[in-house]
Amino acid sequence: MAARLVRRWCLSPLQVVGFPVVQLHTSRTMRASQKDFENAMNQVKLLKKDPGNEVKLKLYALYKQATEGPCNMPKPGMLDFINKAKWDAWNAIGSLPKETARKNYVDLVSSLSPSSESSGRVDKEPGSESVVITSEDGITKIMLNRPAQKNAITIQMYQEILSALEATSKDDNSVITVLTGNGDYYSSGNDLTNFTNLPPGGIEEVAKTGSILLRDFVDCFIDFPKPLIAVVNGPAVGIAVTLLGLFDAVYASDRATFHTPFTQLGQTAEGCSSYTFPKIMGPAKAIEMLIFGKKLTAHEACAQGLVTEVFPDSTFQKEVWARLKAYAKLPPNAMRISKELIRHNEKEKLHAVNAEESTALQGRWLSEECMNAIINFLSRKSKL
Ligand SMILES: CCCCCC/C=C/C(=O)SCCNC(=O)CCNC(=O)[C@H](O)C(C)(C)COP(=O)(O)OP(=O)(O)OC[C@H]1O[C@@H](n2cnc3c(N)ncnc32)[C@H](O)[C@@H]1OP(=O)(O)O
Repeated sequence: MAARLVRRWCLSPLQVVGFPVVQLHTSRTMRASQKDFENAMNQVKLLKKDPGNEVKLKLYALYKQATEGPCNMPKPGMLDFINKAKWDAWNAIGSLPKETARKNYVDLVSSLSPSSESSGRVDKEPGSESVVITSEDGITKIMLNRPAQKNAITIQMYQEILSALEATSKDDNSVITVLTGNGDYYSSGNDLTNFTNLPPGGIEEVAKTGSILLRDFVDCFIDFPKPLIAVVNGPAVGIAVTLLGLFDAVYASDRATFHTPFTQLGQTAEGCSSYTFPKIMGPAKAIEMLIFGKKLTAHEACAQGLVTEVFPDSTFQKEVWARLKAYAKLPPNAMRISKELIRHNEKEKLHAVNAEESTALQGRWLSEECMNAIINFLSRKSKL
């Protein structure tokens, strides 16, 4: 869904709002600035990198102001996420004159032109896949690979991780499985645009299919039969944090932080954390995290029992992978049977908790609290 949203935004603002290009050739007296404006619109189509939702909303708003003047359209409904964010951006411009809007549009596009793009950050390093799966020395590594989006997890990525876990659980050559992130983040959790591209069944359908996918995804972690290790290379948010309660070891860089801002997002705990977190750290600390959204440092998370060990960032990768390579040489069947002994008494409970949490979230995703939070994130009115 996120990819579809990006593709949609990558269209020129004209295409986004369905305007034919010829509509711009309206006045011979405005030809010079009109020409710049048209060139700028063509430049937008040639941008190599997605400039991000904030910039795209600005471009959209300036385009509308330049061509139609102040926003006097009726405000879209709460459920119409994308059009509401666009309407908000256009409306925020107020009564800016058309010519100023046109100039601002041209200036903004020129600041995004290929020469300024080349000085920007690199998006993806090892491959173009959003989830990269590799196997070496008995270790299956599942790496989240959307560094420019802080490894936010799209619907497709949930499915890919799930398939990778299913495959590796049956692969005799795979002894331990590792989840990690590429870039400065481990993961910023659920991609908040997962809920914005509405199918014919509307937000209710999104909530229903999301809830089923969430339940299947988390079930797969509950049932995973071999040692499962999280290599938390940087900050973790939302579901990337809650799932850690289902891992067998969690190694964290001292740069990592652990943040579950569910209430701020109008959402509720998932990943079985409503059960595992109070068990791991006691109800008082779990409530601070899961209800009040308190962010923990790596050392705090380690003191609370959520993290196994913290390493200095400078030696993190070297130390952790050396240790994992040694672990992967241990007798695999002994590790698998020990894991079964340690975990099997809890499995039924965990599946029941997962079902409850997924149902609760289905309701939350339809709530005004949650919709407002997502709209705020998309229009960048607020940051966590
Ligand atoms: C099947 C469905 C299962 C659902 C399970 C339920 C799961 C729930 C959760 O996981 S709740 C947690 C959701 N995550 C968040 O709320 C985090 C949102 N992101 C942020 O707050 C910030 O981006 C940040 C603190 C992670 C990083 O801030 P900063 O360093 O300032 O970077 P940017 O904000 O500029 O981010 C760069 C770039 O990445 C995009 N991005 C980051 N996180 C997400 C995200 N979770 N969803 C979508 N997009 C994200 C951000 O928009 C920027 O993109 P841009 O450059 O603007 O295109």
